[in-house]
Amino acid sequence: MTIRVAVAGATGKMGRLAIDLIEASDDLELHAALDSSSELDEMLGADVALDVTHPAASAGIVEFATGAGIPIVVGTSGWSHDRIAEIAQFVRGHDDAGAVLFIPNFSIGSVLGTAFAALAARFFDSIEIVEAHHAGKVDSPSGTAVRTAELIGEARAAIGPVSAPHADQRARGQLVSGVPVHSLRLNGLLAEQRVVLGGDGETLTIAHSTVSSSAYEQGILLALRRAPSASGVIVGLDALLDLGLPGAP
Ligand SMILES: NC(=O)C1=CN([C@@H]2O[C@H](COP(=O)(O)OP(=O)(O)OC[C@H]3O[C@@H](n4cnc5c(N)ncnc54)[C@H](OP(=O)(O)O)[C@@H]3O)[C@@H](O)[C@H]2O)C=CC1
Ligand SMILES: O=C(O)C1=N[C@H](C(=O)O)C[C@H](O)C1
Repeated sequence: MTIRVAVAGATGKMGRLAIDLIEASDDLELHAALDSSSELDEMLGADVALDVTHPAASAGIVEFATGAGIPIVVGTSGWSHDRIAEIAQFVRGHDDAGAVLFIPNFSIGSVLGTAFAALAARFFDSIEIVEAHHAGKVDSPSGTAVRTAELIGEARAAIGPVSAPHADQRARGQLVSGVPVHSLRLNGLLAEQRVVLGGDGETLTIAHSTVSSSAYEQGILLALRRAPSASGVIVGLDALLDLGLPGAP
């Protein structure tokens, strides 16, 4: 069966990548291509929507799709745990609401890096995140860093927050779930994240670099194919993968 996909953000880098993937696949078909001047009802009739737009636009697109019963894959950044919880509450309260798959990062390596960091988080009391993105990125911290910090916070729920001395000083970064996050915006790179964990006489660094947007291809295809049969709210590509990590979040 062919899956009809509506792409919001079709004129952007991620939207164009997704459309190329859809057009090259046998089981996906482009139903609608929306940009900032489109009417959201162009999505109607799609089996799944993909939102890769702008943090300021994403909530409206997600609310429209869920209300119309269209499952939606959300790649746009800017979604915190609290904002996702509001959408989850709406979806729980409406039997005919479309599923929402929030995917902070479509790259397998990034998802593994985040999972490894959450796994290690119980064993190190000092943890900080340094993320670096291309200069055109409008939001900070990155969605990936927010997700990583939130999972580190969850992993440490029983033992307490990380130690973040002098966190009131601006140069110490922004605290997300108690974890200092430092954002760099630079020409010459796409996306990188480094989680540095400090312990007794040692540090552990979990680093991931995206050097080409082809890193997102497998994850985009996986999420688009899973979304039509999904229900409720799903967060993270890891939820669609069998990571097989002992004690993994
Ligand atoms: N989850 C992941 O793995 C990844 C997520 N991202 C995220 O995806 C998002 C898009 O990234 P990218 O493709 O690089 O961005 P671009 O700036 O290249 O493209 C943005 C797209 O969104 C559209 N848009 C902008 N504002 C609005 C609006 N108010 N309403 C509707 N559409 C709008 C633009 O349309 P127009 O041309 O008309 O302005 C354009 O099509 C970002 O949030 C980014 O952080 C990026 C990479 C990977
Ligand atoms: O804007 C980007 O480029 C990216 N945004 C996402 C994020 O905020 O984490 C995913 C990836 O890092 C690229």
